[in-house]
Amino acid sequence: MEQLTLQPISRINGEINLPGSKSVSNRALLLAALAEGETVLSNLLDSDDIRHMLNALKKLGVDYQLSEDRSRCTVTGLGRAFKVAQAEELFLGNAGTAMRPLCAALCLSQGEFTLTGEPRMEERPIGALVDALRQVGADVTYLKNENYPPLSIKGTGLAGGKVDIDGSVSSQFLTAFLMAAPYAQQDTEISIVGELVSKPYIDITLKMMAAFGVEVENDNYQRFIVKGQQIYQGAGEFLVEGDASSASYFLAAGAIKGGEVKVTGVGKKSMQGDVLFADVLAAMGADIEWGDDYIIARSGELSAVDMDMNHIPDAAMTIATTALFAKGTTAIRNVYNWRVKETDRLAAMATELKKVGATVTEGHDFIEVTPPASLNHAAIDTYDDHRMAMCFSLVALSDTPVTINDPKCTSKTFPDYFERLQQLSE
Ligand SMILES: O=C(O)C1=C[C@@H](OP(=O)(O)O)[C@@H](O)[C@H](O)C1
Ligand SMILES: C=C(OP(=O)(O)O)C(=O)O
Repeated sequence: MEQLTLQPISRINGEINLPGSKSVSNRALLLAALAEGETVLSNLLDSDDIRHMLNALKKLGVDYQLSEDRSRCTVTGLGRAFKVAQAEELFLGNAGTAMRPLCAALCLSQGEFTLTGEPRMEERPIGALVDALRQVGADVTYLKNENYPPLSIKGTGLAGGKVDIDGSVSSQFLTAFLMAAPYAQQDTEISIVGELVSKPYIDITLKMMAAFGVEVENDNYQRFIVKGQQIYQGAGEFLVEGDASSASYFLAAGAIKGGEVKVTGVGKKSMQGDVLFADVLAAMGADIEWGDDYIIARSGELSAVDMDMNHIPDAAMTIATTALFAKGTTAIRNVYNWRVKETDRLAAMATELKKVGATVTEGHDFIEVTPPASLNHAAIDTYDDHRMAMCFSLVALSDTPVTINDPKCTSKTFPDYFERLQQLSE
């Protein structure tokens, strides 16, 4: 197995233009494919999750041109759902933002499809989405375990009407349904069962649908109404904003060992909820400055916080390792769904934080972290989870090195993360 040892970084300083947002890139590609007319995406992310979406769209007959560096993509929209003559198998890796939205979009389509993924994808639930799709006529079969991929889908079109969706495990089920709903035969009224998690990702979905010409009525995140028989309109030139979750590692580094770190591509005007990570850093004592299209973090005396972080599930992981530099016990609460992401992130975080010497309490839906007097050098297992690798790079901001096992797992969302971190290290 490959390992990367980061030597202690005494100071971090500089500016980084963020790669495109994963969440925005994959939504934009799918909506552009379904839309009538052309969409020219710039600052598209180039990472595993996006390649899985692009490969799937190609197999589904979508015509697009990518620039040599793959950051610009011109998509000629179909102006309808997909239609394939022969059965297609789509391999979607471990990309939730491809698996869930494509599952719904293929139910709308004509043809037969198999959706597969990496072994971990077969442990990530999709039952709540399939249950909702079946209420409006979808024909979906589980090929291995009930409620989990791989799936077989016979495209039937979707009727629309009243639908209940359980929102308590992943917001991606609602996102997937919302993006398909304009192509249903009738209007759709979606009611949320349970407490909807990761709400800011629904805001991304609604803003992206609006950019492609479809408005959704949102009744306090409890009920959503989407008119049927609509067609998305190509968005013309569309700039994908920087990835706010990826920004979290650099902002945390600035807060711990700045100098200052300026991230560009996200700011006050961002559509991504994960920018609110900067508010958590500010609450911990960092000096944060917001611009329309940038955020700056400067170091401060950091102290622990105790917060509900359900609204920033991905960036919240970065707080778990930032806590190693904060006085007191940091508590990250209401993050049960860490357990159904790239790995069981509550268990993985607890295990690896203990290796560097932290005192950790792992609860059903929370984690508490108390830093040791000085950190240990440890080899950190990353569990094929890009965020585990990126979060633990922060340990090098102490006077102890850190070894990251399988560092290339960052390719899911940020292939050159470690090079970019190195560029800011002094
Ligand atoms: O819709 C999205 O783009 C995402 C939603 C979140 O998932 P959950 O809704 O499952 O928490 C987030 O963790 C994921 O990385 C991306
Ligand atoms: C949970 C994540 O990914 P996915 O889009 O596969 O759900 C993530 O990127 O942290």
